[in-house]
Amino acid sequence: MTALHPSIDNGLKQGTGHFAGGTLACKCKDHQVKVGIKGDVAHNHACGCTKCWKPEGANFSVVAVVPRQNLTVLENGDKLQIVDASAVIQRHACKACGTHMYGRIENKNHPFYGLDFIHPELFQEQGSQAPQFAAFVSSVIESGVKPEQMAGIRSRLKEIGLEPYDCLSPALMDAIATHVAKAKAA
Ligand SMILES: N[C@@H](CCC(=O)N[C@@H](CS)C(=O)NCC(=O)O)C(=O)O
Ligand SMILES: [Zn+2]
Ligand SMILES: [Zn+2]
Repeated sequence: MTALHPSIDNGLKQGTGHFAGGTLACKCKDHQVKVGIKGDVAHNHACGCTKCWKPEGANFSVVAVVPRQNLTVLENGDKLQIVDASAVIQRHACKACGTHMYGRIENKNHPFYGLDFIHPELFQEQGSQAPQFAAFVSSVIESGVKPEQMAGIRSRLKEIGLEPYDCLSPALMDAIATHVAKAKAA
């Protein structure tokens, strides 16, 4: 069986529904970058795209959003650098260990402006929202998965309760299209 991600390979761990927030820590042994998050995450999902950070051996990233005002860099922020300044999501990664600590959208016209992207597995605390679906599933082929492995990957995702989509979930695609329609009408 192809590994998805260590936090979901043995099934989903449901959130408590009242996660108060916590601290994300990078993987350095010392001088860890720490990022504080107020409240729970939303839209947590597995992402198969090549741009989202994955831990060693994983084929999927697990990524969620929080309002940008709920995120504060607490310690060793001088170790952060932007991975690709030209990307829509500016991913701030630890220069020493490579862990992506948060992704931020600076384009005020983007449908998801105001939300930061984070990896809940980096929380030092338990109980945040579980993943809800799998996005950009076909994209794992771009990072080396064989097309023949896809049926197995999609059925395993379904088995653990993550519906596989090749872009975002219908709810999020609808939200994006609604934003675009309103922008065109204005
Ligand atoms: N097939 C592409 C898809 C990349 C993609 O569109 N990723 C989505 C999901 S994270 C996105 O919104 N990217 C914006 C960005 O990376 O800035 C890949 O795997 O690189
Ligand atoms: Zn680090
Ligand atoms: Zn992604």
